Amino acid sequence: MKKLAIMGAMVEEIEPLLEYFENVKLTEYANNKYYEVNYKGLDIVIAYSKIGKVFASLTASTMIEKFGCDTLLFSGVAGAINPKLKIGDMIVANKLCQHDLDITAFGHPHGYVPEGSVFVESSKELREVAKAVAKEMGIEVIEGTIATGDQFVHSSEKKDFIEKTFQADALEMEGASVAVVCNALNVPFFILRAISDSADMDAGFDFDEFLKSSAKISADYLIKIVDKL
Ligand SMILES: CCCCCCN(CO)Cc1c[nH]c2c(N)ncnc12
Repeated sequence: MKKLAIMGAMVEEIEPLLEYFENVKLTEYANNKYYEVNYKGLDIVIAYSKIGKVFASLTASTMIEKFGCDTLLFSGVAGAINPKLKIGDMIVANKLCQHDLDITAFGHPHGYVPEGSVFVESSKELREVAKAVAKEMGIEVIEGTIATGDQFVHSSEKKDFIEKTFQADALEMEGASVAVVCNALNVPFFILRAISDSADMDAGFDFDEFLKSSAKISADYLIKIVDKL
């Protein structure tokens, strides 16, 4: 690995990560801030994209194409679909889809466009490292499907649609676009999310209450994975 990208969507998702680093160099580029650091001999670029698939695609592409990252880890929070996932629990994505991508009018399945695919798989190798770290730390991390869309989901109807259509375990607003970018550019990627809410009518309140603590849970585990790379 030449250079590692560590990405979040919100400043609150990368703040707990930046706390681990010193002598950080800031570069402003394409309406975004990129933090560069050398951590235990490893060159790392850290950034938060801003919310949603478009910003996440721009930042992931920039970290790879402009900053030369050849591995990308994402740390953040998500809404739970799988009832096993409680607030503060973590999910590692083995595959991701776009729940709001819809040309079903032409007989295509939800989440599909021609020459694309409904699901994109993350790096098995990175997931194996994460599993080993979880074992060492004595923590339980669920592996599952993450559905991404450009909406904050706060209704059982929407949540149920996503569950029924994609058998997703959690949902958020950036992961699948990071997956498409990394897959296209042949960069192994890993998406880690800690649960902040249950994507139901209470999601807005729970998100506000648990964003910081869940973002820290994800960050603290991610750093242990970085130490193992
Ligand atoms: C100011 C409000 C910013 C919301 C950003 C939420 N992120 C998006 O990645 C994760 C997330 C946590 N819970 C969610 C939910 N219920 N629906 C969509 N996304 C999420």
